[in-house]
Formats: sequence, C-alpha cells, structure tokens
Amino acid sequence: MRAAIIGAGGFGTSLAVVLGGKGIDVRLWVREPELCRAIGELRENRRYLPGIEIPSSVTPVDDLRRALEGAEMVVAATPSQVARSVFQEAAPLIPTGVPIVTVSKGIEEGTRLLPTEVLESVLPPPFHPYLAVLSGPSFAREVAAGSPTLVTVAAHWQRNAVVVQEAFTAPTFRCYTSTDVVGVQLGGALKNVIAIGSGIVDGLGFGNNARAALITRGLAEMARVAVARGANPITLSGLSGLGDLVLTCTGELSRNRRVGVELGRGRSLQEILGELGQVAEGVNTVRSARELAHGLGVEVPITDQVYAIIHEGKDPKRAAAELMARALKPEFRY
Ligand SMILES: NC(=O)C1=CN([C@@H]2O[C@H](COP(=O)(O)OP(=O)(O)OC[C@H]3O[C@@H](n4cnc5c(N)ncnc54)[C@H](O)[C@@H]3O)[C@@H](O)[C@H]2O)C=CC1
Ligand SMILES: O=C(CO)COP(=O)(O)O
Repeated sequence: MRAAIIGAGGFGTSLAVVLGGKGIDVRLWVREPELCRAIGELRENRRYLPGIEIPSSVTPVDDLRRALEGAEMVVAATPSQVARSVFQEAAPLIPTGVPIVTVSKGIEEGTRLLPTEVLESVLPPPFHPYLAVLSGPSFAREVAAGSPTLVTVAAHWQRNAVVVQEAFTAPTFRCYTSTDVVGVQLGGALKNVIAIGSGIVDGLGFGNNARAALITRGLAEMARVAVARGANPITLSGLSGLGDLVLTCTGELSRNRRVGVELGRGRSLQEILGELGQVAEGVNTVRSARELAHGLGVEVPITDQVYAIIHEGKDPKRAAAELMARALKPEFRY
C-alpha cells in the first residue's frame, strides 16, 4: 500500500512512523523545504518530533504532486485552520476512490465547519463517500514511541471506516470504528477548549476537586453541543470524547493544557503562544465552538469563560468565581 500524509507536524510524523513501521510506503508532505531535506538526511523530524527515528519506508517530499501520486490512502494532518487552503491545492492531485482521513481537531473559523466538512467543501462529490476521521487520546510522541494507543475511525460509509481501521492497526495502535462522524469530530475539537480550562484550573492552583469537576461538567457541555449538532451522546463517552478529554486535561504533553496553565499563572496569550511554537487548536476553536453553541441555543458556560479569558483578557479568578456562582440546578435533565 502507498499512503500520503499531508502535514509533517508532530502528529503527521507520528502516523508516518506507525504506517511506515508496518512496511507501508509513506509519502510525507512537509511544507517547509528545509525541514523536508533535514528529515530525509537525519531520518528525524527535529522541529516537531525530535528524538524519534523515521523508518526508511517514509519518504519526505515538499511537493504535493509527488506526495499524492499513486496514493491509496490520504491522511490530512494539518492544523484545522489551514486544511482548506492546503486541500484546495491538493484536490486535483488526489486519486479517486481512496480513503481520505482527517486527523485535525478543530472547527473552522468563520464557517464553523468540522474538518470532514471543510474537505467536502473543497473536494468534488465523488470523493465524499471516502472521507473519514481518526481521533482519540493520542499524543504524537507516545504514538511514535510505540506506547499502546487506542483511537476511533469514523466514516458515514462503514466499509470505508473498516479500510482505514485495517490500514492503521498495528501492535501498539488499535483502531475502533464508528459511523458518528459529527460526534467523533466534535469530541476531538471541543476537548481542546476544556483542556485549556483544565490548565487554567491547575495554573490557579485550585487542586484535584476542581479539575475533576471541570472535566465532568466539560464533558456535559461537549455532549450538549454534539447532540444539538446531530451526534449520538454515547459517542462522547468514547475514545474521542471522554478518552481524549481526560488525556488532554491531565497529561503533561498537552499543548492546550499548557496554554491554560500559563494563562492561569497570569501570563499573556501572546507570550505563551510565542514560546509554544506549535499549534494549540483550542485557542481558535474556542471562538468557533462558542459561536456554534450559541447558534444552536446550547448553554456552554465553561467555553464562554475560556473564551473571555483568552480573547477578552478576563481575569481567570473572576471567571472561576462566576462559574461557581451560576444559578443552582439539577445535575442532569433526564
Ligand atoms: N500533536 C498531537 O499529539 C496530536 C495532534 N492532533 C491534531 O493534528 C493536527 C496537526 O497538529 P500537529 O501535528 O500537532 O501540529 P504541530 O504543531 O506539530 O505542527 C504544525 C504543523 O502545521 C503546519 N503549518 C503551519 N502553518 C501552515 C500553513 N499555513 N499551511 C500548511 N501547513 C501549515 C506546519 O508545517 C506543521 O506541519 C491538529 O489539528 C492537532 O489537533 C491530533 C492528535 C494528536
Ligand atoms: O489531541 C491531542 C492528543 O489526543 C493532542 O493534544 P494537544 O494538542 O493539547 O497537545
């Protein structure tokens, strides 16, 4: 099999290691020509995934045409806000009838579209049945290091999900399937916003009770939005909901959580992002998630406060106090 991975950040590179490790012929599209050359020479992506050896079956290329020629599976691994521009250029080069799997976690700004919907809007209709999403608790570094990792592959067409499941499954990478394309993508996108909130809680030094409460009420909020957008609520208790939420709200490797910790300590967003040098999807997703939820008439108090802290400079302590002082209510409306 030949696979094209479009995007050589931490996650695209780690998936190249998984597929390449299975002997799959992988073309890894690297946007930066110098980085592309360095990966070919060093067999390591020192910029986004240092210390991990890239198998010889992975060929880094900086040309989309070379990346996509003869591809039997295409993996879209760019940050979600740039997927549209990259795939507008890639569209005429993608072979027909092959699975196109997005691993981006976000909601496009302005359109509020999910990654598969962005791809749908730039690819002609014959490509649409082949779209899929792979999502779940999967820090790039741990995936590439061979730590056991479980994810979900969702596609409207079950057969397509199974093809992708079989392509990715490896001894340390186990894939489940789903047909809830919206639920799986919203789980992956919205958890980044809650992860920033969890980081803020930790940065403020609030302790374990507060973090557990934020995760739980964050999940309730994610499920409300997802259901209003047509998802099955059970999906949100799966790998791409609860699984990824727990990972990013507690794991030291999460960039979204790290942004939150630093905000909670009182540092400015600009300073934090300047130091990070990688994508923290929640920073943009919080805006689209808030607009999406408000448009659907869904209450998202945590998202609202994370938005106000990030984009309106609200004091995190005041945001926390306002969440604690909300009107009293039953935990669930059955
Ligand atoms: N890193 C991780 O552990 C995981 C990341 N993801 C998701 O994968 C997606 C990619 O994230 P990472 O690989 O972590 O990114 P990264 O932060 O490691 O690297 C950024 C990537 O964005 C590319 N990029 C920046 N500006 C661009 C532009 N204008 N046009 C095209 N490409 C551009 C860079 O070339 C680089 O490949 C995100 O949606 C993320 O949420 C999903 C699961 C795990
Ligand atoms: O989505 C991820 C793990 O599943 C990565 O999370 P961060 O983007 O917060 O690092």
